[in-house]
Amino acid sequence: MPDGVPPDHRAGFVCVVGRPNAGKSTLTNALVGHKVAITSGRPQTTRHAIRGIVHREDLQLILVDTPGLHRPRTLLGERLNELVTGTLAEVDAIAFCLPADQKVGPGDRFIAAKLAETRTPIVAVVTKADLVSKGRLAEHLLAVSELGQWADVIPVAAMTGYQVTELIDVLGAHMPVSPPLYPGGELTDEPEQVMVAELVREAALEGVRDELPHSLAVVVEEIVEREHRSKDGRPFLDVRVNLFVERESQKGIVIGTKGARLRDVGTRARSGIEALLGAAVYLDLHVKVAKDWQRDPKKLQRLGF
Ligand SMILES: Nc1nc2c(ncn2[C@@H]2O[C@H](COP(=O)(O)OP(=O)(O)OP(=O)(O)O)[C@@H](O)[C@H]2O)c(=O)[nH]1
Repeated sequence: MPDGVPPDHRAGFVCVVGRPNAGKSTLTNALVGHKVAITSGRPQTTRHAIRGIVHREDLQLILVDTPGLHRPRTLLGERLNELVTGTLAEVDAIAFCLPADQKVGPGDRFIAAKLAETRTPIVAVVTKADLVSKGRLAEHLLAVSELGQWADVIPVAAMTGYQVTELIDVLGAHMPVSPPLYPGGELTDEPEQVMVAELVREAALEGVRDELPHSLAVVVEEIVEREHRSKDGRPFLDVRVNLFVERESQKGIVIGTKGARLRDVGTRARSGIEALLGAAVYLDLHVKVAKDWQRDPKKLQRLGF
């Protein structure tokens, strides 16, 4: 383990699934302890959109989303099977959300059947526990238990915080022993970095999605505040971002002729970042080929980056 990381540190990927309205976003926000909300409206751009990262001394949970599973009817069966055998098999645990205030229904059964095809440990999370009586909750827990083979079944209420820490422990137990997969200190309590990365990623993919489907990873290296404010009185931030591609040819696509495209990407991403952070931003973008990757390339490659 690197210096300062406990020897039994665990880290891994958790996919949060469940039918629409099951409480996935609310739960994700509660787990991360911060709103990570700029995620809607860009389905299918990644196999794994990072929704948030739970950082603890001893644990890092990277919460990812599986595009499509929530809207199965819009996908071909084939694509869905690909998702299940591919994506869901690649994460370390799956959190399957089933809302306590609604009976187990066809949507839940559909997802449960798909999940049965993977060997990844599944934690059945009974969400919105605060909305029902103890008796009803017990009934629901029983119905959920009978729905499939779960590693654990746990009721939570993201709105009140009930059992959220316990869920982190339960999921953490399924993570492999590993150092943090994302730069620990830098991202701690700073999902802003995740959001900044998403904004840059979106801008960089615009118009070239077909050429760069899954091969772009964006890492915010640092956000440093300048001593002096901007002319209009806002804080001034230097934001340094690396864009990782897999091949030289893709580097060319991102950068464009004489860097024109990258400048354009920078301009578009910057306005979003300024709005997000409420600051003036100098955005410094660097495009690199993935072999320079600082983190855990094996794992991330497996995850489709
Ligand atoms: N009372 C209560 N309401 C909750 C809880 N979690 C979620 N909700 C509510 O349930 C609704 C759906 O929650 P979301 O987190 O948006 O559900 P989702 O699964 O992300 O929904 P989709 O984006 O449609 O897939 C929202 O109105 C939430 O406020 C909870 O723990 N308690």
